[in-house]
Amino acid sequence: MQDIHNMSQLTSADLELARAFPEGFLWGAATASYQIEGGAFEDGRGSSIWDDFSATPGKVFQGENGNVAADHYHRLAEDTELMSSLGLGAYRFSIAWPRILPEGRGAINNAGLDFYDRLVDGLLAKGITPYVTLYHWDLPSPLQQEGGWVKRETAFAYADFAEVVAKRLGDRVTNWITLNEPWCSAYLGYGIGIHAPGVQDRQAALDAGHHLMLGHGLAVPRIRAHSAPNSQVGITLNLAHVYANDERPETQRDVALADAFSNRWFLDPILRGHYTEGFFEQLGLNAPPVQDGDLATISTPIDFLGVNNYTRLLVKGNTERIPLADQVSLVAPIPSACYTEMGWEVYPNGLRDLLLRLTKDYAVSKLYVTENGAAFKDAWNGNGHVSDPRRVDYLRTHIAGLAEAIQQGAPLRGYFVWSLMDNFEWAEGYSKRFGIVYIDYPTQKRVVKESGYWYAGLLKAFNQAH
Ligand SMILES: CO[C@H](O)c1c[n+]2c([nH]1)[C@H](O)[C@@H](O)[C@H](O)[C@H]2CO
Repeated sequence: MQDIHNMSQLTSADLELARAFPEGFLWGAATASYQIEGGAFEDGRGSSIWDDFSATPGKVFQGENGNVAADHYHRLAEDTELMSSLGLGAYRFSIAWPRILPEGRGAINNAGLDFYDRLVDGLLAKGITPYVTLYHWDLPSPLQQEGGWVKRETAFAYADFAEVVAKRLGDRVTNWITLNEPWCSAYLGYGIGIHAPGVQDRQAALDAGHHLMLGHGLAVPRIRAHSAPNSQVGITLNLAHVYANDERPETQRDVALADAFSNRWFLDPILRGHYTEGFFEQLGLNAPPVQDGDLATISTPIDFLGVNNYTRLLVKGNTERIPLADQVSLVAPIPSACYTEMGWEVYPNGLRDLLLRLTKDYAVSKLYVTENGAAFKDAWNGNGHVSDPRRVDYLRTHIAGLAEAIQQGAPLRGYFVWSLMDNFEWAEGYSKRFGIVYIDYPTQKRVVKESGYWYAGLLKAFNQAH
């Protein structure tokens, strides 16, 4: 791969930005198993709820699925070489539970473990640190047939799965993320059903959220037991800073409701050992089936908090009535603002302010931004490169906010751009491209985008400064 650390992409301000980060800061990129691997029926992989959801008419854009995706399953060497050529210090990926335990529990599929062995060894050989997400939404179908995350037993099955993986990879993997975004798994998957498994039951979302957190707490000690002493274990949450559109009391009230629903639902149990006071009433729901000791398990100490953030929330208070926490009115698109292809406002200060809020309100010892990025309309003309200046600007402005957050005391240790490559964007299928590398799906050709060159240049400048 030709040298792509084309620093000519960078302005002098970019070079200054690279130098603003402390020595040891980690620069990476992130993906997830179902979104990039493909190989959906190979080497003993079982079915997941996303295979089932994708196969259900009307659930995914144009009926697309992850059967092939970016064919990463067959391109390990090519893709680890690509990561190395970009100069990544770390790579965040997830383990497909159905590759390891096709039935969700019980018989281990060693061919599945062998795949991740090869991936981890390939990364280490290139000096890239693996950050392993144990669950990024691809629950084995047999467990969903028993009720999935609304069933307490799934939490225990998850902890067993985590231990199987840690036993195989724990001698080489020292950075573990138990869950990716339990909020999305619970609310999008069980509450409003726009994600797998497609259940529309808000009480089920609360119950699923509780069992996801329980699985997290059960898994932490079992991961630690099979990993090197210097290992670190954390969890990744999707979080967003909530802003008030005005000073009205009803807006302040609704900001608190939105914060409870979007952030504190998971932050408080995991980091404070209790649910937010009044939260279930704010949703008009019953408490989930909490058993004695659950909150102690859920709040077992972790080494870092992973933060996924893409945009902000801007709230305008409802004057007629107190809304349910998940029905707070957000301000409609602002004519002067920029939006990504996902309809998310581009608001770089939102990431900075979120990190500072977490630092102020929660005793987190370390933070990583485990996902940040943007979908824009990327096109490739079959030769040359992919021009994506809006993504370059998105990354530049959000990374500048990280430097400010660090300067103001945030214990931020690393940043993973979402995503290394274009991939299966869940219900949006392949219609949304987040990669710093373009995937030409008909040929599976990888084409580094302008943003990939820019990011590689920033990482090179950072390394030269330290
Ligand atoms: C509100 O955005 C969420 O934090 C979020 C955004 N994203 C995510 N979570 C997921 O972790 C990824 O699998 C998605 O591909 C990615 C892009 O949509």
